[in-house]
Amino acid sequence: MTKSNPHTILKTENLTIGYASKKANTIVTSNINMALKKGQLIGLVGANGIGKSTLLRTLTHVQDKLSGTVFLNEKNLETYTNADLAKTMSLVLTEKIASKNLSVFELVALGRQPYTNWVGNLSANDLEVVNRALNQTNIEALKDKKCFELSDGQLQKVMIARALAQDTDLIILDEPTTHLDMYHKAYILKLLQKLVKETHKTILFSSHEIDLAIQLCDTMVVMTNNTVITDTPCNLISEGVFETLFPKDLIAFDKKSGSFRVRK
Ligand SMILES: Nc1ncnc2c1ncn2[C@@H]1O[C@H](COP(=O)(O)OP(=O)(O)OP(=O)(O)O)[C@@H](O)[C@H]1O
Repeated sequence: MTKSNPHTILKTENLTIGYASKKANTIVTSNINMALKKGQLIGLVGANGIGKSTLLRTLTHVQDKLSGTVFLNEKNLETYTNADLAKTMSLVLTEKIASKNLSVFELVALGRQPYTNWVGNLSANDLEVVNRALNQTNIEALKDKKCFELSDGQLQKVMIARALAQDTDLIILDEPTTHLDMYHKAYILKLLQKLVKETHKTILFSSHEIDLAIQLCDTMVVMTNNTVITDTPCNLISEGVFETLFPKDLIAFDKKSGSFRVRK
């Protein structure tokens, strides 16, 4: 067992992720050992179907692990009550927003659920936190709009604001840049970087925007076939890790620019 470290927010020990069934378990990745530092922007990357969503769902206890242990703030994830977990970690899944009939303000205010009384009344402090989250994500002007009236980029900001209103040490986002144009992909990831600097929270997101993640993240988690490697973008580039992500016939990683180029 590795030593505990107060600067680590999320740690896994011999974690095996996948899908259990009566016949046989489907292992997606086994023996994941990683330790993510507090106060960083962390990007999770890897090819389609490699297991990023499965890993994020397992780290957030939405899905059961097959074996191993996850520690959140040095405490075994399985010992958290739902209420304590909701005050420590928030999860942003943009694809599944069931409540698009709510106004932007109402959706962001849902982030206060772990703290409000059973009728959901917002205290003065709750209101302050919600308004701060609207301000930090630059969506104050949208607060009375219904969520179904929003563009994908605006909706993504609303979901990030909701997670901020939940006021957790760790925010986890599964593919926050999906459906966005190049400008808005950069906008959302820059916003996450700004929030890490301003709030000192830890933000872990999965993305296919490897080039942007290399430019903006403090740490990256790279999933390849059967391994998960965690390091700074700079070290990952010099160790040649990005070259191992995809088949080599179509695209090649260019170390100088830190981006993939189509082969001529
Ligand atoms: N409910 C499920 N039951 C069984 N296998 C599943 C289930 N959901 C996903 N898988 C499998 O788990 C593997 C990892 O899928 P996952 O969605 O985690 O990958 P991903 O890296 O997030 O992919 P993408 O980038 O395409 O979203 C895939 O082989 C997928 O087919």
